Amino acid sequence: MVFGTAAINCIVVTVLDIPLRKVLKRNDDAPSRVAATQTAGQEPAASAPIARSTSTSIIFDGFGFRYAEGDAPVLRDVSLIIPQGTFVGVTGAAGSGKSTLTYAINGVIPHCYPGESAGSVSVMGHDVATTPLTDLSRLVGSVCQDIDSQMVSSVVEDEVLYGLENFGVPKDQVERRLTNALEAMGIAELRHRAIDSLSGGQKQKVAIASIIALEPAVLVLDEPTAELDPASSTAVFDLLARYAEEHGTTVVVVEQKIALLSDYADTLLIMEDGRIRFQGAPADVLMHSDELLEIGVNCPRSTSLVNRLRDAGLYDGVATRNVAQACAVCKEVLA
Ligand SMILES: Nc1ncnc2c1ncn2[C@@H]1O[C@H](COP(=O)(O)OP(=O)(O)OP(=O)(O)O)[C@@H](O)[C@H]1O
Repeated sequence: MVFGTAAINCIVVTVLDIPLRKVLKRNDDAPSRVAATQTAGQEPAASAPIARSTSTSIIFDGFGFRYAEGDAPVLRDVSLIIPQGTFVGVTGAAGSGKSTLTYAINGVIPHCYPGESAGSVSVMGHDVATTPLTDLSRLVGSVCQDIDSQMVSSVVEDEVLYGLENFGVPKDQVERRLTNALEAMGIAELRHRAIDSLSGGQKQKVAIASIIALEPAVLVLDEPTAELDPASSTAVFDLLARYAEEHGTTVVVVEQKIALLSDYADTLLIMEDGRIRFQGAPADVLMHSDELLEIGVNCPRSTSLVNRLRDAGLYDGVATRNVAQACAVCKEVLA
């Protein structure tokens, strides 16, 4: 992103008096659950529920957006339907519009960043443009890339409690939600730790726990593993995916590492210059490794190798995601 998440965070903190946590399984080759379409007041009481439709989570209908300060649209004619409970991975070159896409879901656009829109985005049946940010925040939980900018407390327990209290969660639910969220992220033992004393991976888990304690229907995360090593990245995705699957939560995660995304996502969205260039199950999208490379998305070399074998007529199966799968294909080809 070219603008700081801290700035957005401040805006939303001011509006909601809560930190913006930009919304937020190991893949078993599940079929895609995202369907593409080609055409693509007054605040409620603190604990007032907002209606949630149960089947369709997010709909982009010919959505486009130009920032007020920008010369050209940064999202163009985006149309897609995301059923509830889908794990969506978003990737693409720098500046392709990934973060802006997430802002269109969590309401930062148009509520915090003015600009010119086309089409519409709805979440759980609510038009993002006309639904107050306070209501949207009950549907969509967000986790920023810059974790430190969104932490508001000095102790883990207080960080989670802060959101629960601001959402007016009934007192008799608070302990259950706090405990469950910490356990879901595997950090129950960190409950009384100072946040300053945590590693990057642990802080990331605290940030996600703070959001899932609010039980949003949709989680949006922007590059949650950007500063983590491979093992911590996998750990965060494992916990996130398990939680989402158990609770039927929709996850939209922006991530540079397509291999990591492919291991967890039901559907990949590949952004290019504000448009969705490819969307589908990881195995289908990874078939296009050469075109992905041209638009700045690096597939694993083993994926490209297997695609070359297919191009050469030596293999006719699906794209592989990792070295182990590619080895199996090579053994088959050489047998
Ligand atoms: N507040 C803003 N005002 C004007 N233009 C903006 C603003 N925020 C982003 N942009 C522009 O919108 C385009 C898309 O930015 P965005 O952050 O959505 O891309 P991205 O794919 O997430 O990039 P990155 O991977 O670098 O984070 C970029 O050209 C960027 O310069």
